[in-house]
Amino acid sequence: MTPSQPSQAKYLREDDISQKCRDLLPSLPHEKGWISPSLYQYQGLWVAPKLLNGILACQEHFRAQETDVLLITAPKSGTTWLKAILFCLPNRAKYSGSMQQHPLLTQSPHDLVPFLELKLYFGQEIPNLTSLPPPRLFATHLPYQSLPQSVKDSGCKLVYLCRNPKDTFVSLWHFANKLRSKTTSGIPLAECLDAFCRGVSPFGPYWDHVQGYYKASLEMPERVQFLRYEDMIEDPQVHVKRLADFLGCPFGEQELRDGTVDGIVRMCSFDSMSMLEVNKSGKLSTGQETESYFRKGEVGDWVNYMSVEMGERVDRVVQEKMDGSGLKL
Ligand SMILES: Nc1ncnc2c1ncn2[C@@H]1O[C@H](COP(=O)(O)OS(=O)(=O)O)[C@@H](OP(=O)(O)O)[C@H]1O
Repeated sequence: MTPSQPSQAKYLREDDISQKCRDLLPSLPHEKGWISPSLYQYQGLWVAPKLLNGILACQEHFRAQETDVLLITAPKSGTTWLKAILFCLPNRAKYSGSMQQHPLLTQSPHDLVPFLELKLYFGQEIPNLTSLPPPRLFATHLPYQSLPQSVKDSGCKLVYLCRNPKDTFVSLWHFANKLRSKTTSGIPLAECLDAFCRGVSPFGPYWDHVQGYYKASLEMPERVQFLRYEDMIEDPQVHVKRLADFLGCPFGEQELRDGTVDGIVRMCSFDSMSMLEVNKSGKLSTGQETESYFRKGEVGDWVNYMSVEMGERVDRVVQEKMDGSGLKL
């Protein structure tokens, strides 16, 4: 493994990993990473060593409850946005009369809805999880096949958000460069694209990630809701209402009349969130700067960074890999 740089985000550093993880790493295929120096392939997914630590802890220790809600995404598919919306839905009665006290105004969605694999990595937080009031909201980038067994057995709800692969790729490439610029030189887009098209991207292959949850949503529609970023951008109100129905906290007549849905959509929109001080200059408990989660929030921005041929290549690879799934991205 490459030695870590001191200013690297805590969750990507390659020192200070558990003995279990250390023992496992030499047996795993590995490749050059995008953000972290290396990516290792575990249970089919590509992941940085420190996150593997978290994944092992999460698979071993996390005990899902039936009332839990898990938000699942491949990185850069709109996680931050959906975390904000999911936080608002079950908690809306608490803040209806005091919007200026709403936690989203002063806290990052990433601190309000933590990533399971990060939360569990910081081992001391494990006991706290059991005392959280229901519904407990967590996020994860884990693909379906790597979810802790208790998630599959518990009957808890899963909300999956996918995004056009070209926009996801460009967003990830920007994020990688932003993080790398602090420690090392940038990584060329063409190099990342090659890796992405071979399936070597954080929590990738991208197509396996999406397909796993798409299949689960067809088999268990009452447990798994499958959403697309582009559909949500087009009609956020409809999707916020559907999400509330799915979570078992539908909007009442009065709320539908008094603009509660519009209020949530507005509060969680890119424009509103990216203006907040906490999202402009804050830092997460992981050491990550919050502004790195807000770039443009647009559909189709890939055309500004990739040639038509590059775009066609991504489309071809993704469609080939997903052939027969019934899903078109
Ligand atoms: N509120 C809101 N609405 C719409 N889009 C938003 C919002 N917040 C963040 N974003 C855009 O989502 C991209 C970041 O993806 P993630 O939040 O999934 O990142 S992460 O996986 O949690 O690291 C990143 O996309 P790009 O702008 O294309 O890079 C963000 O700008």
